[in-house]
Amino acid sequence: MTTRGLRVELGGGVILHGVDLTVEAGEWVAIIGPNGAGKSTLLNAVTGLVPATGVASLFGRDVRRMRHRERARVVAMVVQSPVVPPGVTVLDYVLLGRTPYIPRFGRESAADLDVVREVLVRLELRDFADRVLPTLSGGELQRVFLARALAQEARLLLLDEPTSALDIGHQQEVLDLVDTLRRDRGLTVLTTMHDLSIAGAYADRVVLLAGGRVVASGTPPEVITESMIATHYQARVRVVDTEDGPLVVPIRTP
Ligand SMILES: Nc1ncnc2c1ncn2[C@@H]1O[C@H](COP(=O)(O)OP(=O)(O)OP(=O)(O)O)[C@@H](O)[C@H]1O
Repeated sequence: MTTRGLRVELGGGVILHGVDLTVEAGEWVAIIGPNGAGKSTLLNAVTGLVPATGVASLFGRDVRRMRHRERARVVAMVVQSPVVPPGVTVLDYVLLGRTPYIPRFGRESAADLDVVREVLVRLELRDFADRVLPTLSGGELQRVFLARALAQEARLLLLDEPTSALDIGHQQEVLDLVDTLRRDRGLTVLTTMHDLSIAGAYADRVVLLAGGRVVASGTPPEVITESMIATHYQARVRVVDTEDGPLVVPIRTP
């Protein structure tokens, strides 16, 4: 996945000022940055959901030249606050992830149902299959949104704050699952993340976005530093190097 000079204007303002970003096949890149930096906009521009100028290509193809169905087989995205349709069961919602494979006017195949069942098991959602979405807790819903994206079996997974509603156990479970899929199936992963320690623990590379510009890019220890965080988040933190990556600890103001 590559962007070159990606520029987005919304509501009369420039939100992304020409972003250059490459995510290699099989790589996990975390986009970090303060609120309003343009992280979600960048994911939306990569999938063609917001109008952008410059280059956005997925595995060598210009995203704006791809048909919707074709794009949905290549890239799956979980937005920050997906619409929760009333009256739809978990099973039917996750089955929507198979839409790009189901012929027009056709029905899902047994193979589609197998994929959905496997994803439900992997995300511990099997017991929820017949529940309607509005009855689920925030964390259960977040796993259902991810399940739908995984059911899409796309090569590129874009996740906007994928674990914001999850307890620490489910955070680990979901991120470990994404990491396993990356290792086993060569999935390419681009996530936005506010938890810098988690970003550093899972991502191969971290890209710091501020004011719609890439201000740093590198390995987690290169980017997640006390001075970088002070400058761009106006936060006082201590960064402790561990073998799992930098651990970011906020310092309470005296
Ligand atoms: N449709 C829009 N019209 C006007 N401004 C917009 C629009 N969409 C986003 N913005 C602005 O663009 C900026 C970047 O928003 P974006 O959601 O990409 O930031 P973010 O880095 O994901 O933030 P957060 O960490 O708070 O989720 C924000 O200032 C936001 O208000």
